[in-house]
Amino acid sequence: MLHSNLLRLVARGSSSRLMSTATKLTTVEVNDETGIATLTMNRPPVNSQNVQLLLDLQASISEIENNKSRGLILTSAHSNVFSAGLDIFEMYNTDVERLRTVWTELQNVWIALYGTSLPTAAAINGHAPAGGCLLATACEYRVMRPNFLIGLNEAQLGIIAPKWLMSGFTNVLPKRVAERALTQGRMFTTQEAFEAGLVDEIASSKEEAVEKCAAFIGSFAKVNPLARGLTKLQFRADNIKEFEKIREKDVADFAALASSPEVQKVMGTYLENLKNKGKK
Ligand SMILES: CCCCCCCCCC/C=C/CC(=O)SCCNC(=O)CCNC(=O)[C@H](O)C(C)(C)COP(=O)(O)OP(=O)(O)OC[C@H]1O[C@@H](n2cnc3c(N)ncnc32)[C@H](O)[C@@H]1OP(=O)(O)O
Repeated sequence: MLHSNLLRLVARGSSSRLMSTATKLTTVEVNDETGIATLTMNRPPVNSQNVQLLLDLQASISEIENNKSRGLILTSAHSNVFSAGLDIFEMYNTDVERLRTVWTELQNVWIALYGTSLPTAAAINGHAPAGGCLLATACEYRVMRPNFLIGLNEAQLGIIAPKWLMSGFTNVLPKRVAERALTQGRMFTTQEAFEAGLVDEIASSKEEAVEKCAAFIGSFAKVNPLARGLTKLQFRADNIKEFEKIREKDVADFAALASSPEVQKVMGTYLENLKNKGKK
């Protein structure tokens, strides 16, 4: 009988294996020919990041690190959203302990993805605001489908994102462009993101995006994996050290901010607008 721990199932024909995980909101599929793992977020309708999705992402990243995959491609099971960022419903009208958990698990996913020595790429097959952009920019390479939006919109929401949350973004954009985009809370269209360097390639379908991500990961085939991984981590070491220094305080700051009546009010209005948008 199939149990959820670590059975490997033949998924589609013989060329890829669905790695069973103890999780439900993510799946991991390893391509037998390339050895590259595709990690798919599957929390309908928009992959909003609740604690369970954040935990499942961490479990899947660990699984991919442990199963000797050659690289990781992050994508979404949905047709028009990569991830809508943090689940605002989970942060609204809740207790401080829950807010601490949400933020701790967001930190944990970010550091797992940003700090892995594996080659990583995001096949961005839909919108990627806020926490969606965070995950995409934690990866080393991004391929995006046309006519979607990506960016860190926190300033638009009246919220200041901490430095670690911006660091993937500031890694890939020139400082001046990043500063302007972050202070404006700018959402880039796919084409604008490509022109600015926020995404590396545009692909007309999810399949093409995954192929392009696989080609990026394949470009390291002749590079010693240990040398590659350590070189990557040297580039990221300063951001990681800074983050480790403040991570506890950052959780406390977030919980205090997000539980404040002012921010709770903003969230309430924002959620109302999101719900009403669906009725129009
Ligand atoms: C707003 C205040 C937040 C305060 C936070 C406190 C401090 C935070 C510090 C900084 C860190 C921030 C990290 C974050 O990630 S915050 C989250 C920001 N995310 C967004 O602003 C995205 C909001 N969503 C959208 O823009 C759009 O939904 C979309 C992703 C572009 C998709 O558009 P589409 O037209 O396809 O879909 P709908 O808008 O109709 O949505 C479908 C249903 O999904 C629900 N939904 C959407 N986004 C979220 C979300 N982030 N959390 C929970 N639920 C979400 C939406 O309500 C619809 O539900 P319904 O079908 O039941 O009506």
